Amino acid sequence: MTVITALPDAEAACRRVANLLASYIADARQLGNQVNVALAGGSTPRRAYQLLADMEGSWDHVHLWLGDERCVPDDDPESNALMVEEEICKRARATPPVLHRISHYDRPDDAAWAYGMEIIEAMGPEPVFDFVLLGLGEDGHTASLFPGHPAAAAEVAPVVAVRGAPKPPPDRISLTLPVLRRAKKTILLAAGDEKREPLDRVLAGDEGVPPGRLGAGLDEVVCDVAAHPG
Ligand SMILES: O=C1O[C@H](COP(=O)(O)O)[C@@H](O)[C@H](O)[C@H]1O
Repeated sequence: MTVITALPDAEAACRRVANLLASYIADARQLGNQVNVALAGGSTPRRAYQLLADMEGSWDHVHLWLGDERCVPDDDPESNALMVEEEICKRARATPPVLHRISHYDRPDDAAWAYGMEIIEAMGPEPVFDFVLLGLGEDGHTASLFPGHPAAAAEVAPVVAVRGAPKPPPDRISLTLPVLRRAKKTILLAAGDEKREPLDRVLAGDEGVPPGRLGAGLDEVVCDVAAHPG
């Protein structure tokens, strides 16, 4: 069952996400475990990452991955990794976490293959992330899995190349739905009234939007009341 946590505003939703991540990271630290976290890009989670960086004291055991990446140079403002680097790694109060960036941004197939191999080397042939944070596009995409795009149907590899994405930039890579479903904890963050319609579809299990196909693999939706008036 998916828990829905609807909070007064985006700031409160981001704080909830930061708290969830911080407590997951702290539990793993106590158990002496490495923790593999896949993060959302885009604009909504930026504040959650700032709050997390300000509250977290130790990142030694944390590996950050990208749930999806835009195929752009490392220093391009559209790069999801650049956002994570700025808001978490550069703000970290201790040695920063390991951030796994993509390579071959100019060749999406090679980028997807290499990132998939890196994930398999770290987590085995059927990779299980400890924590996945997903976003939600106005068109109902999550990570870089867009409604009706063939990449959203990819099942075999952990990572798929996405060409011709309807939202720029057109070339991307994305974790595939089976990997998102298998994660130990998967949270979706959505804020703003422009996310209301796609979020309704996700919560109704509408398979026309990729996150609507996560089923029981989606543990919690954290949103503001603009996205989910209830
Ligand atoms: O392009 C992307 O969009 C989604 C949603 O982003 P937002 O700006 O509406 O929060 C994001 O989850 C994804 O990681 C990103 O590449």
